[in-house]
Order: sequence, then C-alpha cells, then structure tokens
Amino acid sequence: MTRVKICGIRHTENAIEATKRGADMIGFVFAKSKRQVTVEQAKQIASSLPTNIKKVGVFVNASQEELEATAHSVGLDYVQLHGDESLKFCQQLSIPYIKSFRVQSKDDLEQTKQYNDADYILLDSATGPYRGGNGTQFDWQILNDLPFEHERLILAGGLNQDNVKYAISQTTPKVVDVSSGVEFEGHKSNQLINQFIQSVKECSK
Ligand SMILES: O=C(O)c1ccccc1NCC(=O)[C@H](O)[C@H](O)COP(=O)(O)O
Repeated sequence: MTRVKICGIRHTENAIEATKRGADMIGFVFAKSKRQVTVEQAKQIASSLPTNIKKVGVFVNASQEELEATAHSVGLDYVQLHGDESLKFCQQLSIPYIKSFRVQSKDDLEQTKQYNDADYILLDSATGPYRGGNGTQFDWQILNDLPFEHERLILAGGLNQDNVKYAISQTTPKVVDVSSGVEFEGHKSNQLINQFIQSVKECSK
C-alpha cells in the first residue's frame, strides 16, 4: 500500500489521530512557516507516538549543526530539506534525509538524480510563495516523460481526499504527503486526516 505522510502537525491530538488511522510518517515544520513548531513542541508530540511511526523534520537551508541537534533532540527519523542544500552538504549529514524538489519541468527531475543517497526524493509544486506547503499541484505528467525511481518517490503538493487516488494511479509513489489538504480554516482537521487516509487505503482494495 502507498504510505502516508501527514505534514505540518502542531498538535498531539492530530498526530495521534493520524497514526491511529494508519499514517506512516508525521512531519514537523521547523522552517519559518505558519506551521512552524519549536523543538520542545515537536519533542512532546513525538513522545506520544508509537516508535514505528517515522518522524520527519522539515527545514529550509538550516545548518548541519541545527539539523543534527534537532534530529537528536526530537528523535527524528529523517530530515526533509526544502532549500538549496547541495549534494555535498547532504552527504555530510549523519541523519537519513529526504530531498525536496519543486517541479516545473523535466530539468527539475534531472537534478534529483545526483541525490542518490537520499532515502526519498520529495516532488512538490513550484507554485506558491513558500518553499512547501502551498496547497498547489504540479503537472504529474512530467513524471511519465522521464525514467524515475518511484520506490523513492514522495509525491506532494496540493493533494487532498478527492485527488489522491488519481495522483497515485498516475505516479505510483512510495509515499503521499499532505498538509493543506487536511486543514480546515488553517488548522489540521481530524476528519480530513481520516478521509485522506481512507482514500489512500481504498487504492489498494
Ligand atoms: O508546510 C509548510 O509550511 C512548509 C514550509 C516551508 C517548507 C516546507 C513546508 N512543508 C513541506 C511539506 O512536506 C508539505 O507537506 C508539502 O509541501 C505539501 O504541502 P501541501 O501542498 O500543502 O499539501
């Protein structure tokens, strides 16, 4: 089954609900964002989750020191990098990493190939003011134009309960990632989280 990552979690009740319903990964945004959490908040939420749930920290151009200290303190399984982090920078990290790319053209996919030691490649939309979490989609068709390692693919960008089945059928990702699509009036909604995970589960029926 396609795995699910619920990103931008700020409250324990949403994290618990997501994991109860079958989410595989929970994302905490440490970058400057309306979803930003402190290390202490993330630590508290993470401590309420089962150990098999992967905890992911989202960063934009953070230093190696900050990444490693936060990962250690919160108990992150992965850092997810949404900035201009070079391959050399990523290779020096002592923590497994997910490299994010904003996709507009085939050239953006070409770039991903050099990050062959990344645990996952996250493909997101380039539309919107922020480095992620904009709630906008990219043209999934681009993925069919180039050979791509779908085993390492996290599909993100504008997913929701209504489009996620089609997105999976078009791109066969290992993981689908959602943030805006499970929010109501700017807050995570347990109901939308449930409905999103349910839609993903229905794909493998
Ligand atoms: O979510 C944010 O506010 C954010 C800010 C800066 C960098 C990354 C950010 N989020 C990363 C994510 O993993 C999101 O889940 C992903 O971009 C998809 O977001 P959405 O389109 O809102 O579902």
